[in-house]
Amino acid sequence: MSFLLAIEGADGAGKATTAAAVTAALRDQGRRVEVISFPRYGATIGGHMLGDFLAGRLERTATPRSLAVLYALDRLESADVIAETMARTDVIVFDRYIASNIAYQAAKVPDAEAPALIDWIVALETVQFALPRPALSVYLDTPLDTARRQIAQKQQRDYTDRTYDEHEADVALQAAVRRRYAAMAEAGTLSPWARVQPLNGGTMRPPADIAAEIVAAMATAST
Ligand SMILES: Nc1ncnc2c1ncn2[C@@H]1O[C@H](COP(=O)(O)OP(=O)(O)O)[C@@H](O)[C@H]1O
Ligand SMILES: Cc1cn([C@H]2C[C@H](O)[C@@H](COP(=O)(O)OP(=O)(O)O)O2)c(=O)[nH]c1=O
Repeated sequence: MSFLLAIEGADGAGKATTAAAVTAALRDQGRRVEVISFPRYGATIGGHMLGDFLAGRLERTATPRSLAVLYALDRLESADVIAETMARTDVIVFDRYIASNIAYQAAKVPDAEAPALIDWIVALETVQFALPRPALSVYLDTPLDTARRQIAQKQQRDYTDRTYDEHEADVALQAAVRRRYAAMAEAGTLSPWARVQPLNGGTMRPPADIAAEIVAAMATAST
């Protein structure tokens, strides 16, 4: 049975870089590891529509619940890929997973409405769509200004030419997303959590250093 590890955080937090470093560290230990990134823009109907949303091409305003369904649909359409990958690996590293849906959609509603929306998304993804829960979710707690600089350094995306997509352009949303992640990590929503500080003395720690902390947290989570 594969250990399901989810790397989470706001846009530009360093998730893809960290996922690659964790993969390298675990492979050095002889473990079979693969990364799956969500959304899977080119591979699913949900992912395709999310590319349109993030690029600002949707003609209608997307409500948090309608968006949550699209993100969950992208994973439902990927259920076979997840199952096949679980069968041939020791660890799957998700670059975003169900907690991203919770953090981003709950960040768009008033505090009083958030608990009901969070319960609804957890039930949709883990009960109705029967997606497996992670064994550990990692919150990369990268400050807003660092993450913003790092978004600008990212390579061009398939779905948009813009430097900042619909979510990334919204600074207030990014701040709210960070608060939702902190609350989930504190409450243990969806899975056990490890909260990791990627910064040391104002600069990003080396990816291998962040990865070593996560590999240690995995050992604790599986005992
Ligand atoms: N630990 C790190 N040290 C130095 N640069 C980093 C680190 N993590 C991420 N970056 C840089 O920040 C940018 C965004 O990183 P990325 O991993 O794509 O973030 P995310 O997947 O969270 O959007 C990239 O240019 C990457 O090289
Ligand atoms: C996977 C997922 C992502 N998101 C959001 C987070 C990001 O703002 C956006 C796109 O994901 P992201 O990983 O940032 O894609 P890229 O690096 O190619 O820009 O979708 C959700 O709201 N729910 C989800 O379930």
